[in-house]
Amino acid sequence: MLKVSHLQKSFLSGSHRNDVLKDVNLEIHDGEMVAIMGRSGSGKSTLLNILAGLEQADCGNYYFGSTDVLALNVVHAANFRKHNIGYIIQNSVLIHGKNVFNNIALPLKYSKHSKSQIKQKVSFVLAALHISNIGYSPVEVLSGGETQRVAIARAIVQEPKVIIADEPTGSVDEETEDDILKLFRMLNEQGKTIIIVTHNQKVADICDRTFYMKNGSCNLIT
Ligand SMILES: Nc1ncnc2c1ncn2[C@@H]1O[C@H](COP(=O)(O)OP(=O)(O)OP(=O)(O)O)[C@@H](O)[C@H]1O
Repeated sequence: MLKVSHLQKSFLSGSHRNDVLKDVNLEIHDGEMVAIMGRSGSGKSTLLNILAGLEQADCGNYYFGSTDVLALNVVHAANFRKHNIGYIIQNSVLIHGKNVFNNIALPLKYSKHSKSQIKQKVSFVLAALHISNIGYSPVEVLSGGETQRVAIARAIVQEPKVIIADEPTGSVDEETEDDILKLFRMLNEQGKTIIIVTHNQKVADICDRTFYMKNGSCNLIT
């Protein structure tokens, strides 16, 4: 379970302090699929970055199971991410000069998987996302929807416990959106916990619960 309590985060720009998260309280259970909605600038990506262990909060608590994530140093936070979190960031950037297969294989290479394991795992996610046909294409030539699917494949290839996605269907056509949602549902049915930031009600509708961020807090709406 992920449990966040009294989380606060502010950003300074010059002499102005922007209190983005003022008192965020959130519990997400293992195997749940939840949506986080809210107006632009309400702090959704900031919250996701903290949940992914990429950004520090100013104060509050964040427990991932029994792990006190905010107490982790940089190295332990990187390990925490590697073992637990698949993060699909907004407008994901792929690594140019490498083909689709090698982009998806990257996290597996970092965690020292064998060549045969890499081939088997990458082939599986390519097939699940219906992109086996572009496995050996250079990423520079991909469409927006294909790029998004490759970014999702890269985030899930290590089979993380929790998948965090920031606007995963933001820039894709309706058919690709349906494929991506089906994939999230399938991963969720396999037991993955999924947290999706979205402006799209259709995405929220397939989630178990929806939270709404406003005025620095995050409240359950359905
Ligand atoms: N590193 C940073 N430095 C300064 N300000 C930041 C930083 N990151 C985010 N902010 C500010 O925090 C506020 C919340 O940003 P955030 O990206 O979390 O919002 P959001 O709800 O995800 O927005 P959107 O829906 O447009 O993606 C914004 O005013 C943004 O400018």
